[in-house]
Amino acid sequence: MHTIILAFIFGFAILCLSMRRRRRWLHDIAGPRSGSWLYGHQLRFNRQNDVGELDFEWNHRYGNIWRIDDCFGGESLMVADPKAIHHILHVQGYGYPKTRLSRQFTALAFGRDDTHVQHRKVLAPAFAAQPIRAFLPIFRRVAAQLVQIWKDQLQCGDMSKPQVLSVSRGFSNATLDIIGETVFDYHFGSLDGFEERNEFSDIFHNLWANSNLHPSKPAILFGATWQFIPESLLRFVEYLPFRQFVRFREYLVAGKRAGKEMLKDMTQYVSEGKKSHHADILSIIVDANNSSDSSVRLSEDEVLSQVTTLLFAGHETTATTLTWLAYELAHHQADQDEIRREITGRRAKLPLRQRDFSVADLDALVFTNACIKEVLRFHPISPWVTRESAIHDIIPLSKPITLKSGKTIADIEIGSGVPVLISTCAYNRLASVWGADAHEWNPRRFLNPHLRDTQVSVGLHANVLTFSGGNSGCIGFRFALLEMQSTITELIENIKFTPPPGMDDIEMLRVPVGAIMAPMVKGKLHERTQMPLGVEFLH
Ligand code: HEM
Repeated sequence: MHTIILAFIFGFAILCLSMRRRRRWLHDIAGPRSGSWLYGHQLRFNRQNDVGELDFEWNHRYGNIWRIDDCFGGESLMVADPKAIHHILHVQGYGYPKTRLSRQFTALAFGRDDTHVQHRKVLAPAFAAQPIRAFLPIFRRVAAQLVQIWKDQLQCGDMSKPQVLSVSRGFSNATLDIIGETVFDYHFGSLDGFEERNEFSDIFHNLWANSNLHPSKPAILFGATWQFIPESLLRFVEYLPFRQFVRFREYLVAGKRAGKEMLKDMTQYVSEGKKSHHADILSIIVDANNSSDSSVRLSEDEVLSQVTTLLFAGHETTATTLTWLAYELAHHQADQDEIRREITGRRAKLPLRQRDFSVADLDALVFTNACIKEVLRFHPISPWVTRESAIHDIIPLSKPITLKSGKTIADIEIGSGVPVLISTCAYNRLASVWGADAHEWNPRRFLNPHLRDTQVSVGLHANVLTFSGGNSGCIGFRFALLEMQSTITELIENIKFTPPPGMDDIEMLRVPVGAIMAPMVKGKLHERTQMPLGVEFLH
């Protein structure tokens, strides 16, 4: 018993000393004070109801870089400054690895720092432009199925006017079916059984929201101690009875079970010395893995972890972005009409023997693509990028800041071990980068050929930060873009979105649930993810 108490006191002392050491670097940087040694800003931050409500306020008050309080008296650096973001993600890269907490689930596939390069190398061929193009027919087919399902649902009512549907569930099922088929040729059938229960869509439905909405105080404190727990022990965390781990465990078990079935067929094929005959991502990974040096080859369990991470990273992110796109188009009818005109014009130009849009056709839809860029900028599904300095470094700034001591500096010196929270939501709304109307929906900003002239390069697409950047940026961004182009064109050709009729006082929130944000109705958070919109058929 004495040993346990001594170990606890010793551990606690190390935690306090370590927090103190990190604080040294940030003590003179301006930022809000929480007044709580135990929770810092973490309670408020994790329980905010609308993404940006804190970041926008702090960014406005303290400039593009500021300090916030963490649990146990620790501090984090929050960054929205473009030059600093470029430096952290692109120049230093692994000098600022993901924190253990943020690697909670992607680490399953992308390993600890030392194995990330190897995992990424095996995955990269599957996410090059060419293999992604091959998925276009799948994207188009699933989008058409979604249109048909919504049509069937609305046929029970008056088809001559918009009727209310929660579009988020439809997008979620569609992207789940797409990810199943493209990642490992697995048919989840979530759209087939739209009205019925389906094991996979049930597991994924509200996975983030049920597990991470308004985390409990013990869960927040526990998360703050992860940086001090050895990696070897952290892998047992998923067995703990916290609600976030219970739900994620269910998903891991189901995802790996499905992946195992597919992998069995594939490895048998490959063991016969053949290249796999499928074009799905898992087959490409298996081929790439087999042709890599045996010393760096991934184990079967590591390959299966890739599958579960891809299901997880590539499903709700795209679904939620499409959900917000439908929302914005419902509230900006002129933009929706312009997209429709653009699609109709393009279709009229298709050669007789070409039955559907090609990738080039979709890329040529300039205004539609501007709307996709704008939704990524305006509603970043992953509002923060979490890192921790592993080096002693000088971070350059686009704009000098004034320290609490009154001194003005053009760069910040930090030591290793400082948590760095890159505020994607604040960067994506900087007036200095996007113009004076940065807090408004305006896809036309992306039609301005001079928009990029003075921008520092940070993001993977259109310089928005929503896919992050650098060596850990979203590997699936090309996949997500083509999937969104395919889906939105199919929908807007056939459907008109409007604000939900009879629900004038409804207010939508972007509620943070762990690493992503979910659309929920103000006052109805208990109903979890939803997006009620008016939907009307055009033909
Ligand atoms: C709109 C849709 C999407 C958004 C906004 C998005 C955003 C992100 C972000 C912010 C990261 C974290 C990067 C970091 O920590 O620096 C990430 C990582 C990742 N994403 Fe995406 N993503 C999307 C769609 C997809 C799709 C469709 C796939 C796969 C089919 C995918 C696969 C991944 C993977 C595997 C990682 C981990 C990369 C690594 O650790 O190296 N994502 N994504």
